Amino acid sequence: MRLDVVTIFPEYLEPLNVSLVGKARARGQLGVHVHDLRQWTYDRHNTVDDTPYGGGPGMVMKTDPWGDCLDQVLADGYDSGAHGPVMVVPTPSGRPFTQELAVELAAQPWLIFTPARYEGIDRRVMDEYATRIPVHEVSIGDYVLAGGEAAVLVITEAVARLLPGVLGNAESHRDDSFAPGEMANLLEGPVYTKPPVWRGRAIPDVLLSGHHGKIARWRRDEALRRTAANRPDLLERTEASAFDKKDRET
Ligand SMILES: Nc1cc(-c2ccc3ccn(Cc4ccccc4)c3c2)n[nH]1
Repeated sequence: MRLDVVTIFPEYLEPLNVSLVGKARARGQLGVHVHDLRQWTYDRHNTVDDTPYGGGPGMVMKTDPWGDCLDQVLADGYDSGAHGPVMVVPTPSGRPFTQELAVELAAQPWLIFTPARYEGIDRRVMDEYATRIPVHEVSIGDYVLAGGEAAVLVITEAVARLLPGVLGNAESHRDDSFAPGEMANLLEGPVYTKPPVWRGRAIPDVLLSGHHGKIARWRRDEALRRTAANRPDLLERTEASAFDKKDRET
C-alpha cells in the first residue's frame, strides 16, 4: 500500500516513522510520502489561504496550491494495478470513520490524504478530483479539531494494522470489537498479565483455570457488561451468540 499525505505541517506526520506503521514501512509493506503544500506556492509568503467568499470567520485554503500539488502526486503515479488512488479528506462534516471503513480503505492499494487547516479547503478542489478518483470525506468523531493531521494518524494506524503481516499476532484483529465473529460489536473486556497478585489485587480465577470454554464465556460476559455500561447502542447490533442460546436452553 502507498500513502501520500499533503499538509502544511509535514512534521506532524513524523509519528508515522515509529511503532507499527514505522515497522510496516521498514518492511516495505507500506510506502508513506509526505508532501509540504507550501512547496506549491509561488509568492514570497508561501500563501495557502485567503478570506472566505460570503464573509465569515477564519480563512479558507486556496485552490491552486492543492491543485498543483495533487496533479503532481497523481502524475508521479504509482502502479496500483486496476485500482487508482482513493482520496481521503478528514473533515468534521464527513462520513464517520468506523472499523468497517478502515477495512474498506485497507483493501485499497493507494490512499491520498488531504488534511486541511483553517476552515477547510475550497470546495472546488474536492469537486475537481471527484471527477477523476473516489473522494471520501471522513470524520473521526463528533468533536472539532483544528486540522486534519491528527485524523490522518488515526486513520493510518487503524488501516495499517489490518494489512497482512503487519500485526505480529495474526489473530490480534480477529477479536477486534468491531470485527465479525463472537465478539462483534462488543467492547474489549479487561486484560491481565503477570504478576498474579499486584498490590493485593488478584486476577479472576477463571483465567488460571485452563478451561478454554469457561474463559471464552467469561470474556464474552465481561465484554457484554462493559458494552452495556459504555455503549448500550452497540447491544442493538449484537447477534445472539452460542453462549446466549445455551443460556436460554438451561
Ligand atoms: N472529526 C473531526 C475532523 C476535524 C477536522 C478535520 C480537518 C480540518 C481542517 C480544518 N479543521 C478545522 C475546522 C473546524 C470546524 C469546521 C471546519 C474546520 C478541521 C477539522 N475535526 N473533527
